[in-house]
Amino acid sequence: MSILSNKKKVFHVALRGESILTNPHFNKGTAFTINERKQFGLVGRLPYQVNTLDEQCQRAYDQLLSRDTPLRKNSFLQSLKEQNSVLFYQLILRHLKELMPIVYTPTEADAIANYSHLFRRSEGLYLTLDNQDSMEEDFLEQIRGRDIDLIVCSDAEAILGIGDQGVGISTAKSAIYTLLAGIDPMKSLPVVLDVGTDNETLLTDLVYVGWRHERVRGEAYDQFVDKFIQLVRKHLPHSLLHFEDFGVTNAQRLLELYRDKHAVFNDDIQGTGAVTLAAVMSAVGVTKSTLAEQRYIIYGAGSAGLGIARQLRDGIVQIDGISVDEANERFYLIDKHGLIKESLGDLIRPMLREFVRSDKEWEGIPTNDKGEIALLEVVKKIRPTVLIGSSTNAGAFTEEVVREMAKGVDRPIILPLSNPSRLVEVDPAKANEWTNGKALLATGSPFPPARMPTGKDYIIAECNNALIYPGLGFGAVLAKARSLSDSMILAGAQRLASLSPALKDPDDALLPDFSDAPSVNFEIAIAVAEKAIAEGTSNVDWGGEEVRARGKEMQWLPIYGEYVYDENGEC
Ligand SMILES: NC(=O)c1ccc[n+]([C@@H]2O[C@H](COP(=O)([O-])OP(=O)(O)OC[C@H]3O[C@@H](n4cnc5c(N)ncnc54)[C@H](O)[C@@H]3O)[C@@H](O)[C@H]2O)c1
Ligand SMILES: O=C(O)C[C@H](O)C(=O)O
Ligand SMILES: [Mn+2]
Repeated sequence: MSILSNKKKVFHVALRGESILTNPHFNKGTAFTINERKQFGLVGRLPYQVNTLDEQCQRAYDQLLSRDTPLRKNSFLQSLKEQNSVLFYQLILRHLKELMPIVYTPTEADAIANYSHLFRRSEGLYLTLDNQDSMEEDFLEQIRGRDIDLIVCSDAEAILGIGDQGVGISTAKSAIYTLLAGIDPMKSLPVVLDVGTDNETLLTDLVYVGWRHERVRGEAYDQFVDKFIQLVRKHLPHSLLHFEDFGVTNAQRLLELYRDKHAVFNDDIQGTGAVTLAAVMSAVGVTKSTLAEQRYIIYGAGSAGLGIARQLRDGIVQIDGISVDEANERFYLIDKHGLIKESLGDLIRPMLREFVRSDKEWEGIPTNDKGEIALLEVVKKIRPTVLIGSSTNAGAFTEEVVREMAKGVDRPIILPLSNPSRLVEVDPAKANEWTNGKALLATGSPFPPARMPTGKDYIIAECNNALIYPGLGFGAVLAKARSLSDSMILAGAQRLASLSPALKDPDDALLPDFSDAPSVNFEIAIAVAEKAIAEGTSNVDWGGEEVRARGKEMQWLPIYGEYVYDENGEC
């Protein structure tokens, strides 16, 4: 158990003086007690007053408020994390709703785009293709003495909707695991897989910190990623490996390649699919219909779009008991080349095969000069009840599209999920206005409530995978699961849907509020661990009531323990 766990009251620490003050996992700053100051050689290194964590939070919060832009606030918090991780997590938890958009979407997108300019201190493991000869040594050096449960890795090719960023994202996603699920920060490892970048702005930026090289693809890329995954399997066989923001040509492929070999999870595919299923379950609860009764348009058929289509389809099959083929019939996927239909031929990625529409069905429908069928035409013909955006194409759900959709259904379910906020397919306030308050809405990034014709506010649920992935991962780690199976993910999504405010009040949000994200993710984790135990993929010899108690016990919370100097202790 790590030094930071509040479950252990007294910690034996081997660090002294400067080295304890400069280690964010051990540092307490002015909260070191008089007794600790004497033992650790800190009396002369700290000002006289001993502060409580409350007082430290107040001071840090005041300092934060003096930063005038979200990006400056993000930088401040990043520095705080590098100084004192208990204080960092405690401060954010106290102001979760206010600070999530600073450490996560949308501000995180700006922080990543400016990574090299804002860079102060390294964090996690940087594996660069150019240095792959020493990969095992570098890997072992970084995890030395640590019992890692969770690894978050990214090659940064498709960061949110802002594309190829060279380095960045794993640390932000990893911090959310700690914040919202209680994964011990000492037990998680953010990894950058730097295979170069095709982003010209970065390549010509003098202060770019990544590998200045075109993005390596093909066999060399596969070998590099494989080398990393084999190291994870060899040295951390019981860990969960989370993939984030890989490009569309690699995301699904890597997931398929490794899912039988290690506990792997792709957040953009599976996490997004799961949170979206929960939102749609909640919406069909409001309209008193079923998942199977809907007609779905998924606009943007990349990693997220495919994950959403598959998860919704699997949800229909499991929950409503119809066949896979019948369920597939309910989906219309649209990508850069318009509706995904047979005649697109090689332009259709193999993974999308099961959702391809026949040309015959679309005979006589207007196309552009390339024979492509646009969103509006699809809306007119199929009269969708659910419209989901995962395209990065800001504003694609135009007034005409939304009004057309509203002609065919009383309560249109519209989920523009692209991040960050500026890439949203439709501003939810506009969708609300154009449908006279009838639309059931959720977005990927936070948006303010929309004013209903009645004068009441309609809360826009945040349908972001962070509402579910920390719980999915924590549940898998808790149950020591050999894999994060589809049924475990479905169990998590169903638990999330059951917590939806709209279940109790149809005018309320489709998903729980992010201020409740820690308790919501805990419930998801319990459902996931219970499922793993029930289906025999777990490696624990307990179950039933004990799952919840074990979950509580495993959770790391940002509270200081008492330190005793011990030269054989932890460091
Ligand atoms: N809310 C969430 O939890 C969540 C989760 C994952 C991704 N996302 C967001 O979804 C978006 C896509 O992410 P991704 O990982 O799937 O990226 P991706 O690159 O894998 O997919 C984007 C897809 O959109 C298509 N596209 C681009 N322009 C289009 C257009 N004009 N019309 C139709 N399709 C178009 C692309 O061809 C591609 O297939 C991003 O903005 C991302 O932030 C949100
Ligand atoms: O990072 C997020 O906010 C969600 C998602 O994983 C994304 O790629 O947009
Ligand atoms: Mn992502």
